[in-house]
Amino acid sequence: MTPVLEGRGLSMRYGDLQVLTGVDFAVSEGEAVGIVGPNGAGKTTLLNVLAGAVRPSAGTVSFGGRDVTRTRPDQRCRMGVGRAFQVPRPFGGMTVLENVVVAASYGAGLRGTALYTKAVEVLDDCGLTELANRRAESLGLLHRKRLELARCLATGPRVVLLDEIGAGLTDAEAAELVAAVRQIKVGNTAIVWIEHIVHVLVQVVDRLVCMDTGRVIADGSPGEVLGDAVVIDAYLGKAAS
Ligand SMILES: Nc1ncnc2c1ncn2[C@@H]1O[C@H](COP(=O)(O)OP(=O)(O)OP(=O)(O)O)[C@@H](O)[C@H]1O
Repeated sequence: MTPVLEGRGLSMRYGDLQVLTGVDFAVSEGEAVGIVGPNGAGKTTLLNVLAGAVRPSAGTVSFGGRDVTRTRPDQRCRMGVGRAFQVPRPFGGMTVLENVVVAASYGAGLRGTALYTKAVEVLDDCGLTELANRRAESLGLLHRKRLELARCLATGPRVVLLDEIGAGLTDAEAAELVAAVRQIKVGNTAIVWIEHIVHVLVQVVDRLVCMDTGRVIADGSPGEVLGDAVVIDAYLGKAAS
């Protein structure tokens, strides 16, 4: 399969700190890939590089076969790279609907009826229809996370980059989030999802990548990766202890 989003030989350093070292990463259309690893492994930095928020010290990023290494994050968003952040920061003073409309307008370039049709569809997919007229800042954590996902989807992405969108949710809330993310797959959109709640992640992903100290240490089916002795030693053992 041709990758929709691909990073090759990605390295990143902050001063003396080497955060990524020669990382190769790819996701194909309709594929869902989970990224796990201990704190500080470089997972969010990899997402930042893929989204264009930071430029790698070395390596290239391509989207749809086109080199986007020097393309700004807002341009990548309009090309089809959507992102949901770990800490949702919706526009305060705006309703849930207005937040999604802004994303569909600026991210997907939609106008008029198409704009509102898209916004209504995304609110429905994310279970937010009944909260459409609520002020974004009044939402609880689960609904903020859903709104973050909705804003990402409203940009019409071919790939979505999700950073710990399950963090802080109860098991029941996480199950609802899983249903919303599964919905994304139905549309053939590629998914890259960083998540520490592994049992939630494996309900959605086809493939799992484990990172440690800025490198990919395992890449394969969830069963293979979770049973890998190196992964257990670097991540799962520590998480369990
Ligand atoms: N802007 C920055 N300046 C300096 N160091 C940074 C910066 N961003 C990240 N780092 C460092 O890079 C390393 C990797 O951070 P990153 O957030 O990518 O890890 P992570 O795997 O996502 O961790 P977590 O699971 O805790 O979110 C950490 O040591 C972090 O402190």
